[in-house]
Amino acid sequence: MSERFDEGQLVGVLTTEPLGRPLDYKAPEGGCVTGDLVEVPLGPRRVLGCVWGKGEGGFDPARVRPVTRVLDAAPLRDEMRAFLQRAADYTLTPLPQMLRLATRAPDLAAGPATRRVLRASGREPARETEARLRVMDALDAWHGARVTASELAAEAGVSSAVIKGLVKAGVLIEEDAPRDLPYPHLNPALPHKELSDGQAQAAAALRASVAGGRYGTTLLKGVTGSGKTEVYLEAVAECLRQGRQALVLLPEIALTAGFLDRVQARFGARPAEWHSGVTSTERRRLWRMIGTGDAQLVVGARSALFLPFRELGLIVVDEEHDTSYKQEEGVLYNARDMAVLRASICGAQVVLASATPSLETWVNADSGKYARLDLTARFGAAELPQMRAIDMRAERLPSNRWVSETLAAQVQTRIAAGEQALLFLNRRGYAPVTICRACGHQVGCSECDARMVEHRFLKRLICHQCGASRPVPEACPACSVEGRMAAVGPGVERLAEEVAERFPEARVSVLSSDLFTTARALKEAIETIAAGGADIIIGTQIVAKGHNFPLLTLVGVIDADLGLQGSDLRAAERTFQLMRQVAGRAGRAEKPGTALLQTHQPEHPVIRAILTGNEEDFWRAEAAERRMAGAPPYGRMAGIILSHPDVAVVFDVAAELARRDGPLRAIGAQVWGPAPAPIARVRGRHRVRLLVKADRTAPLQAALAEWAAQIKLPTNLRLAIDIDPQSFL
Ligand SMILES: Nc1ncnc2c1ncn2[C@@H]1O[C@H](COP(=O)(O)OP(=O)(O)OP(=O)(O)O)[C@@H](O)[C@H]1O
Ligand SMILES: [Zn+2]
Repeated sequence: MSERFDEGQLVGVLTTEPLGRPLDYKAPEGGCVTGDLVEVPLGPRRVLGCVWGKGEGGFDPARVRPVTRVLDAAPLRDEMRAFLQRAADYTLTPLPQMLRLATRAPDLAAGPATRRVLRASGREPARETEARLRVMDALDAWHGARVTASELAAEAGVSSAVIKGLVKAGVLIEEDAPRDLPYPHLNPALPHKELSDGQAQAAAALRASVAGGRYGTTLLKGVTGSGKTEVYLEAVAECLRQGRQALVLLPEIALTAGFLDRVQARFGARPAEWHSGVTSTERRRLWRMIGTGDAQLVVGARSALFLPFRELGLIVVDEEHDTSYKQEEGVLYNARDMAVLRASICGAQVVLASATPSLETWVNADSGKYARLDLTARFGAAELPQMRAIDMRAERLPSNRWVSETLAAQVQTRIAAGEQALLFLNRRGYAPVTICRACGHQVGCSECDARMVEHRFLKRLICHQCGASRPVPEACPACSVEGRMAAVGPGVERLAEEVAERFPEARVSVLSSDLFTTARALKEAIETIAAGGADIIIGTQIVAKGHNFPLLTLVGVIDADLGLQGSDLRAAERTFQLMRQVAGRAGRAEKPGTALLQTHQPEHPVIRAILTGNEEDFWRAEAAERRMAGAPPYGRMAGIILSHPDVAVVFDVAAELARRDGPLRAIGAQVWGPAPAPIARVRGRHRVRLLVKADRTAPLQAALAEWAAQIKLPTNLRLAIDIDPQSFL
């Protein structure tokens, strides 16, 4: 309950400093209420905090300091504070760290009501240098959003002199603008696209759920290209009609551009955006407008879940199966699960959209915990691609070639017809291994237990764990013999080389996250491809996610077996999702598409499931296996990773933890390990894993907390607890 505190009354203020619990302060002049964001003195500093409730008392009142001031921002609401508390408990994260996630906007305490911003005057630069063109491009990309000179310079990668020059030349106009303007109004009454019958039914069901005004989660399962976006936009429309706010989470920034256009077409204006590609001015504006209700719809990355919405009515998690929803550093949380938690606290609806849902979600829908809506056909005339295996045991490939004759012939046919082909290989760089032909040495990272990957565009070897890089050596680092270093295995860059040789006339575009320094560059590459600017696209998993390439009619998977190796609990599920998603890029417009999977084991059950498309059978079988093994979602797991520069220290601590498993045994949980992590050393730190398994209903978090608290950790030993781990590296 929101409570008022008059000047001088004791309040408990939670700060973002690592202190654990709220500290006592006196309410400032004018008083304050629970949820108020405040500035408080802490030692010699002033820090950001949030009024969490009554003070604890028990201190000498004369020594309790007053709150410095209440910030001019909407207080964090009860449901938001409850969400932070529950999320902290669930992920075993200290509450201050959660508050930091929720206040991650610059300058919250700051002030001037206006600031100097720039806009284009419409006049073209008289002298067009490359730097000036970059500035104009950057301005265009923001669609008229206001930017400061320093933001513009940083985004365009130019010096402030270039900006000043453009102001002087009258190309840019400087003006004072109020900070934090509300966002343009989105109008749900504008007409929507004409929906197919299936879409209309699903949209009606979602509208009814949103209109109900209570919590509920729905799996919107629609085959690739079925038009899930148009359907959930109708849920957004209903939410806006109710005067509540909506949040749409996307797994990849490169997808936002297309989505923003669709929002504009549907509601007449663009929504607010929240992700790493947004300027800090915009972040601050968005954070504040969310709190006052002046932003109706936010499109964002997973961290948008921690924005202080005033009246959240709907959360859409698009491509809900995507692994990027799991934050793997800092606070370890799964945005899909936290979305459900948040919605259940504030009485909002959740829509989980995917063509290939996660097994967890599928099971929740199967058991009736979530509602489920299905779109079984592609929109309009488009048909689902045909899928076939290419049996690599029957293909003759010279060494250092990866495109079979069968696949190459198909590619040839497509480009001759003016269509596009996509070759998918989930490996960045040129070659995964560099080996010395004289002594057999494989070049590894000096700080990590990982091979270095050759990146030929950059002319360097790079460690994918820590990012360390060095030139490709002439002589072997082990035996010093010169000229015998050789690349082994394919990465997308090497595949591009092969393709360029085989199809010298074709325009080839390589899409791999490391080849693009900015989100905008990637976005542009994607738009160019969609417009027909390439014949052959070579890509890693970033091409699998939700893109629309109308001319694309052939998808060739270079190595469908790649993800099936290894013992990961989710290997089958992940391979199934990835293959079906990447295949789903083909034939999305009038011309039908085909997906060809190069595999050495065409009779493998997962490969067969991918090809036959019997999705329900696949999930049912997968679910049965997990149930037998007591694995998630039928059992619960927590991964514990300990790391330290000294291998003996980290093993000792891990062994002691494993021995003192009383608190875990008390809830019927088991500890497995310690064992070296699959990547046993990263950045010079040795890594050891423990795995805890428990029944679905066991109070796992409390037991884990008690268990870990038994041991005093040596300095510099890091212990991370990952509830519901997704990756086992
Ligand atoms: N009702 C409609 N009217 C006109 N065009 C539509 C309609 N529904 C979908 N489309 C078009 O069909 C294509 C596929 O739609 P959308 O991107 O929403 O599919 P999806 O289900 O999200 O697919 P994926 O899972 O592969 O990302 C888009 O180009 C979209 O504009
Ligand atoms: Zn490294």
